[in-house]
Amino acid sequence: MACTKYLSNLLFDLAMLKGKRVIITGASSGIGEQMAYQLAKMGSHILITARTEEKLKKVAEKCTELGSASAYYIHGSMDNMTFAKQVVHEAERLFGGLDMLILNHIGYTYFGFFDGDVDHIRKLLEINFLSYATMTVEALPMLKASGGNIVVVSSFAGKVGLPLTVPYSTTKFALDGFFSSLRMEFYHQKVNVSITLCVLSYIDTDTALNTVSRVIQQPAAPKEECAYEIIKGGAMRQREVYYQYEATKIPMLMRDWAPELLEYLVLKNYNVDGLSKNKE
Ligand SMILES: NC(=O)C1=CN([C@@H]2O[C@H](COP(=O)(O)OP(=O)(O)OC[C@H]3O[C@@H](n4cnc5c(N)ncnc54)[C@H](OP(=O)(O)O)[C@@H]3O)[C@@H](O)[C@H]2O)C=CC1
Ligand SMILES: C[C@H](CCC(=O)NCCS(=O)(=O)O)[C@H]1CC[C@H]2[C@@H]3C(=O)C[C@@H]4C[C@H](O)CC[C@]4(C)[C@H]3CC[C@]12C
Repeated sequence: MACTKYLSNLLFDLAMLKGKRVIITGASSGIGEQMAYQLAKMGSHILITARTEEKLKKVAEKCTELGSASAYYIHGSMDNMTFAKQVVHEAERLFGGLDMLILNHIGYTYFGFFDGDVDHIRKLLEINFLSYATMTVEALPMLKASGGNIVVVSSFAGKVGLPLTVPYSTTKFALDGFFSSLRMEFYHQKVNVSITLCVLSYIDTDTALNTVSRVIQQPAAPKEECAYEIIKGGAMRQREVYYQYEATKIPMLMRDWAPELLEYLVLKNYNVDGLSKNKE
């Protein structure tokens, strides 16, 4: 693993992102915000989106200070597919094309035992999954023209069934189905657009820490490094990124060969006595 990381660090050149035209969704906070800063430092053109305009404005201003070639924002909710398309059209209007589409936003969900609310799953699927598919379809002509990259931010919870995240896990598994199948079709059809699915472990964003720290005792990985690894994986056209590697790839190897052992190890991480009723 150390060897693979060393090699990819050697081959990855920050200049690869200079002047590239990038959309980042869910960039008003957390990992998305950090990706915006990293891309700004690399000299990319950036269009960020989320619902909260004031936060986006601040992030875009900081991107300009950090050296982005340009930084724009557009606010709206990804439960609205018209808005999802509008973001892509805005990139076309502003940049005249697109090199990288980073799909990262997620809608609010509860962290707790599944409460039987199927309507919540449907709403979350719209935000966490259908908007990703919609933006991809809309951006594909521009990405084909540039030979660009689609980067999909997923989770360990999108590869392995975990407790307390039933609706969320459902949406993340859907991403794997859609994008891994689409990647295979791209190979067949010789479409020169890479798809990078990012499988993340516990990351120290405010949302994650506030939601799970009373239940999950294991330490969270740094969002800055996570953001860097995602961008690097996308630029290097890797099919998947595992971050942190030890907390995701190793358990993944267990998933099919020793599922009961993995279930045992996963359950040990959870202190369900720390659960609060945190559904909106
Ligand atoms: N942090 C972690 O431990 C892990 C995170 N991940 C993944 O990483 C990604 C980022 O997570 P993280 O940084 O922690 O999350 P944050 O909560 O920090 O960021 C979520 C972003 O999505 C935006 N957002 C929320 N609701 C909507 C909506 N309805 N429409 C459009 N945008 C919305 C938020 O902005 P606003 O509220 O202004 O709309 C914000 O910018 C996600 O895909 C997540 O699944 C994966 C594994 C672990
Ligand atoms: C803590 C989870 C992973 C723990 C685990 O079981 N690891 C492997 C087993 S072993 O190493 O012992 O073999 C975290 C993995 C994904 C996280 C969740 C996530 O994907 C983001 C969510 C969205 C929101 O921001 C709130 C937090 C999350 C529910 C987050 C919580 C922690 C994980 C479940």
